Amino acid sequence: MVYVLRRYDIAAVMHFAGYKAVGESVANPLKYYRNNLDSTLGLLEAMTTVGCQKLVFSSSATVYGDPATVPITEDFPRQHTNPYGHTKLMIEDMLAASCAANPAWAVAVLRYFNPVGAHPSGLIGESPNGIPNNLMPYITQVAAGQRPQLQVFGDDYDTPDGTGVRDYIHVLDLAEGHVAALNALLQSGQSLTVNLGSGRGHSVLDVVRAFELTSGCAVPYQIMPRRPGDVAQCYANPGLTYQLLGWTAHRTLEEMCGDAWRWQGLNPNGYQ
Ligand SMILES: O=c1ccn([C@@H]2O[C@H](COP(=O)(O)OP(=O)(O)O[C@H]3O[C@H](CO)[C@@H](O)[C@H](O)[C@H]3O)[C@@H](O)[C@H]2O)c(=O)[nH]1
Repeated sequence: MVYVLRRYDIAAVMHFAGYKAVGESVANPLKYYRNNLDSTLGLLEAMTTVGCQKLVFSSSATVYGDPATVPITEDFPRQHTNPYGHTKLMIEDMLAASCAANPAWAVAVLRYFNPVGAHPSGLIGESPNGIPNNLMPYITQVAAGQRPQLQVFGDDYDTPDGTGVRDYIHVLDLAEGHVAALNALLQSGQSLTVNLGSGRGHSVLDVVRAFELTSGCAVPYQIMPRRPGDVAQCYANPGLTYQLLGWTAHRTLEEMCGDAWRWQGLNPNGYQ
């Protein structure tokens, strides 16, 4: 890594790499601590060696744990409910300590809410290994006939229709948030921590309906018990992000569904 940073005179790094499946992290915590923490330490040490001190980090709304209220602002207390979330929280702390120790460091911590969708070309998308953990790829596989039905995890939450509410954000909006954060780091040299969410909450059944309307395909589903570790509601207040970066998510849930469906249709087996 030191070689690459020096060879190409890298001015800033975007650090996306990490394991991200909540359930797997509960079953195999050491795998998560080893991979997510070690890789970040290695990167930070290499950056320190070459004097590269600007970093954009993929954090997650999971650092808010089960929020007392919604929408969530960046000053909400942080907590973790699983080892995956713990690694994100620990990395945020490592980065804060590095910035405190050396003011030349500038870090943008981006707390993602629920990224979904695909590139509108249908050429770049999500390719889960095995059974998808997340809602959108599961829905597209049901609509494509690869799985018999969606399992909806709980309809007895304290939400408008009883199903879990999340802040879905199109991956292209997310990508644009990174560009805005990088430009801010390069221009101001100031660290920042912001939410990357749309500020809108959608229930599981909202997503199913939007997908059916957009794709014209039925998504049969069955109500199941709650999934352990899930929270009722999680959506962002993106006000600070707009204030600091001039960024806001503008793509609709229908665009997220349409682009996910195009990707699925053109790549029924993902990247395999
Ligand atoms: O087959 C499924 C999958 C999901 N859900 C529900 O759909 C919603 C969204 O679930 P999912 O897509 O798995 O996302 P989250 O559990 O909200 O987790 C995502 O968002 C977190 C931050 O909030 C990140 O930390 C995680 O990495 C990321 O997977 C939740 O209410 C789930 O209960 C179902 O009902 N059936």
